[in-house]
Amino acid sequence: LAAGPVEPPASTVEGFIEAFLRELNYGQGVLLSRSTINDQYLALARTVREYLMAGWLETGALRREGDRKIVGYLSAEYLLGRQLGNALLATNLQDIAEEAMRRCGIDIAALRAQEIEPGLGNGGLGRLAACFVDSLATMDVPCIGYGIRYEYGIFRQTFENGRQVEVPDSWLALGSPWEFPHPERQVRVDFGGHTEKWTDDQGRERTRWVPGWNVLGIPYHHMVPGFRNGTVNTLRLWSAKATQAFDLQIFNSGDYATAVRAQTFAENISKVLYPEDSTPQGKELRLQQQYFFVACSLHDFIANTLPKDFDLRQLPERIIFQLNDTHPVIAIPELMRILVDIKGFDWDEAWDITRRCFAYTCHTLLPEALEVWSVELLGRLLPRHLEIIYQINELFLEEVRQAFPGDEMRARRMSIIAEHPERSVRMAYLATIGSAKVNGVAELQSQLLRDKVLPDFSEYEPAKFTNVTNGVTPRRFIYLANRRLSNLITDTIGSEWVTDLDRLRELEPYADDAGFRAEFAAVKQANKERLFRLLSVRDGLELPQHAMLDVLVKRLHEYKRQTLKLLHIVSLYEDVISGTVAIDQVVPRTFIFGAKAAPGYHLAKEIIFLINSVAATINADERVKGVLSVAFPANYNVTLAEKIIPAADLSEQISLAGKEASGTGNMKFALNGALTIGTDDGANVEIRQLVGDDNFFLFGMTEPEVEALHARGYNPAEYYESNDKLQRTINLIASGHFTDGDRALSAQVVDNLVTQDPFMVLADFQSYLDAQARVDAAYRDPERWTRSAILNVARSGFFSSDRSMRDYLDRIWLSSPVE
Ligand SMILES: CCc1ccc([C@H](C)CC(=O)N[C@@H]2O[C@H](CO)[C@@H](O)[C@H](O)[C@H]2O)cc1
Repeated sequence: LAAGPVEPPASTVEGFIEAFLRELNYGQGVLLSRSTINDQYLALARTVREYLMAGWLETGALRREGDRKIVGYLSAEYLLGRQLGNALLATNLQDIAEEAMRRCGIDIAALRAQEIEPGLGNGGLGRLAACFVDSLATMDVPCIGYGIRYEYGIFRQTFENGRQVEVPDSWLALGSPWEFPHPERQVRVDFGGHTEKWTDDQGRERTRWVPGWNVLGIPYHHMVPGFRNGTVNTLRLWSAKATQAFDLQIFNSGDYATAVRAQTFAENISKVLYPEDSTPQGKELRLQQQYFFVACSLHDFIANTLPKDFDLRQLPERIIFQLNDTHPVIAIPELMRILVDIKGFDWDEAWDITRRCFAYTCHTLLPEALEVWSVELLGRLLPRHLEIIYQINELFLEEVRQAFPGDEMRARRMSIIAEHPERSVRMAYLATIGSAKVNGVAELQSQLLRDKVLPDFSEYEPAKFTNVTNGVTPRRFIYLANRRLSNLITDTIGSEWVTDLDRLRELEPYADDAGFRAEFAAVKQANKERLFRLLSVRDGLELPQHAMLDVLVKRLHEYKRQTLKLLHIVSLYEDVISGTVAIDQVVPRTFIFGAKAAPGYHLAKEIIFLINSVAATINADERVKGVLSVAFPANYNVTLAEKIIPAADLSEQISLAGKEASGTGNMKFALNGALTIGTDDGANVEIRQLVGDDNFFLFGMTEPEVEALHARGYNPAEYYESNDKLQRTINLIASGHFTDGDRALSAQVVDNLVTQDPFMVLADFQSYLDAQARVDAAYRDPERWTRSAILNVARSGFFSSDRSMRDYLDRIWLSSPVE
């Protein structure tokens, strides 16, 4: 029998139909005539898998034989989006599949709509991980993504009377054809218990962990197809199950619940994604989740990916584990435990290996988002790891004391162990000390990391700190989401841009071509109409065909300042109903919001309610009908983003300067021909530098100005009292005008704004309004607007996640695994 995979089905309509019907009849076990949409979707998914399988098997074989350095991407979140469309794209089978389904009497669009996206992430961090693994496969870089196979992903958001209601996300309910379980590769993961000393046969005093309980980790493999290059990398997601699923004795004694308790207890570990995306709750289960997937991943890599007799001293030449924020950082003491306790390395040798195997990416600037675990909890759940962290800390502080003799305050500041408010482990410090490189995700944030978040560490090891500005995959966010624009670009400059996004530069001259501008504007209008059709069916929203689409879609968080957008909308509305501005003087705008709030984030949920209340009032007000509309489709996710972003005219990136680490939505909008109104925050700075000041609506304080205002004491009431327009706007909200006259229903948000306003919404209000007036002026000149939109596309090639990967290879992963 040949070693290689058997022949994949023929890349012809006939070949595809044959493979599909075999999957339907023999895989799904139904006849076409009696098959349901779900049967057809599952059979179609499995058919496309077959075309990818050969590449997957070959890529795996190549990786095993070769000695190329592998990137191990450790992330607690992957926001993958729907897989079918991306797989058809990567295999270049879209047209063949569409025709094959048509001949079977099936509308492939209905099957695409059947897929439930795996929502295994909260927002930016999770989606970035998905873009990164896509790029590494397309660039043929050996990469294994490691994560958690949550049974329930990010909650489904529904609105009841304008209020967010969370519904469990049972994404696996109708089957999941894109994953391959490998129970034979299960890993035992230990927890609890205690440690004890013992002397080994070389007379060395050693430590061993005597765990209290354990669970099994089952890997589920996902294909990560490169774009038409035959490469298919692997995403390995771990699912927890009980070591002893079922206690027969207890069962026979009739205590059924106890009999299966172990099972439920174990399964809880990978049951559900924590829906917080900035304020850790410090829950024990969350730490269990983090250690669970890290322990499975390290064990599996050493046991199954490395050659049997691999010399672990060479580990840093074979793998670099990228830590996607602090969530997988327990991997550092876990590798030390494996090398010292199990493999018998002495501490210094083990530490030298470990700190060259890890690199840490920090995705936040919010102090409250930096994870700390109490020594009490860590010591109880992972007693050996706490000991190892203490030892790492002690040796590190010794180095610091030598470098800065007598500066005990510095040593105390740099200690991994915080004494207040309770003894706890600062995971960002452990990550920094145990990594070869630390990077931020945009120039500004990386600088603030050095200057404000980790200054002592930056001063102590400046070379360790670098920046890699985020990026997004052009395959999903242009080619897949915006076929019309893709075709226009390819017809104009060829198709290389898909894997070489800098080629978009060649579009620049066409900004001055009226014909091209007309085609470009027609693409935008068609994408708008596609969105309107969807929102009409999906959310019962009827939106005017010809208005500027002003879009703000991202997680709901005060620092992202959805309330500032709300004040703008109300100020425009107030202009009209107060007779200050004639309705025909108002540039027609449709405001689109998309945002989930962490279930425990009360004020965020109040802001969602207020946005929905303002939307209902304005949409029902004849005085502004067809001119001002507000839409807030529920359950914003990757699939909805793929429909909203190509339709947008104006991209709202209005966070308080110094708060948004990077943003990636901002990049997706610019690449899809929307103009940005934004502050100099995160990657907005780099977008503005590349697209040019004329093609970006900048407003608001800079980060240093925010710091200065903060330092001298910010009193929002001053701005309220001194700005008549702001006052009228806030008073209208406070009056209950949008909440059936019930002032209490808007009071929390209003009071917070006028009394605390921690993210200085009122301070940036006037500058924002002035910028929006500039937007109106620009939009009144469609040729100027379209020209600017084309320049945004042409000059945003830098924001490809392929470029980000090249930077990681050059600056962090060093000896690039690509020969
Ligand atoms: C609950 C603990 C927690 C804390 C932080 C986080 C993430 C780091 C939050 C996050 O998604 N950050 C976003 O990361 C994106 C990718 O780098 C950036 O573009 C966004 O600016 C940043 O907010 C998740 C969960």
